[in-house]
Amino acid sequence: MIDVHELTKRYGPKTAVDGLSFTVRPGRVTGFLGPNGAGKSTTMRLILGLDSPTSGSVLIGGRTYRELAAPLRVVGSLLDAKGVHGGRSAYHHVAGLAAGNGIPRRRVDEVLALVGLDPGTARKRTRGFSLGMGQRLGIAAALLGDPAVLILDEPVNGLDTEGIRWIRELMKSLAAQGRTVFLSSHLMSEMELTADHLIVVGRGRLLADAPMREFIESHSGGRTLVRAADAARLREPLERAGARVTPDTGGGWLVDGLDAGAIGELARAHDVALRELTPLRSSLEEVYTAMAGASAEYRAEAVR
Ligand SMILES: Nc1ncnc2c1ncn2[C@@H]1O[C@H](COP(=O)(O)OP(=O)(O)OP(=O)(O)O)[C@@H](O)[C@H]1O
Repeated sequence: MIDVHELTKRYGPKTAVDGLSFTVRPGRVTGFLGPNGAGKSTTMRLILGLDSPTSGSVLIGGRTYRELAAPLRVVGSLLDAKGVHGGRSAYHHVAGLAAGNGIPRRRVDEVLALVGLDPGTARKRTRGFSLGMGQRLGIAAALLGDPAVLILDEPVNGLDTEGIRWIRELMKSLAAQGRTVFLSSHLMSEMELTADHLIVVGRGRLLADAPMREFIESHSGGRTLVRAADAARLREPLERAGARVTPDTGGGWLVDGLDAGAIGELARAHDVALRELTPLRSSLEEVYTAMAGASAEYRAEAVR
């Protein structure tokens, strides 16, 4: 569990994080969203004790990062996949971390196998690593201490489809094991598939803290697609019932302001045989973009 309480971080006149409070709970993947410069990386750095807050606090499992006797066994992180010394092999990089943290050698082979770095590749210098291999190595290091909490900043950055799917499944399985998984990503479609819960920030402030499904549904607007052989006959009754009706390219109607049940009743009352009655769910990307348009906090940062 991660507890962020009234967290503020200022860099001179710039407020990167502004009175932020939220809790990241175990057993699910929590996505961290916000436009460039919203304060996501700063928040993650503050959680990991890499920077000190101007005010407020962050606790990991009830303690500050600096109070953790063996941090790697409590929290694993991936902040910058390129932060690996290029002259060393992947194996030596992870083995060095293990030695410095009292973690047995056999765990090094275990995590390298877990992230799909075979022994041959793991013995090569990381300088020649592709971005995907670098991400896998970073994740191996994050998992080394078998931590209950994982914090990953843009883990799928630059990965191919197979790598992205691999990270998605890994994150889900780590959460299913009861771990706390907190990750940021700019890839909305991927975030929608991976995260169960969302924290959205804009200009260092909290804009939303909600389950993914609830976040999407509460901002979706409840639009329904209606198709019928004689759909034209439905328009007037729908509008009289207070719905907003716009033509759909397939010859039906897109109906706002009336749910599918009420539309079905109207169709029956007017003897219109429906061919399709589909509540349309927005994508995370659509909801997020609409929210960006509506939020001054968000917009001001997005055009910065
Ligand atoms: N060390 C620093 N010194 C001065 N300003 C900083 C520093 N670190 C971050 N900032 C500023 O704080 C704000 C938040 O930055 P941060 O990197 O946390 O945002 P972000 O949400 O992670 O953005 P991105 O999605 O682009 O990574 C930005 O305006 C940034 O310029």
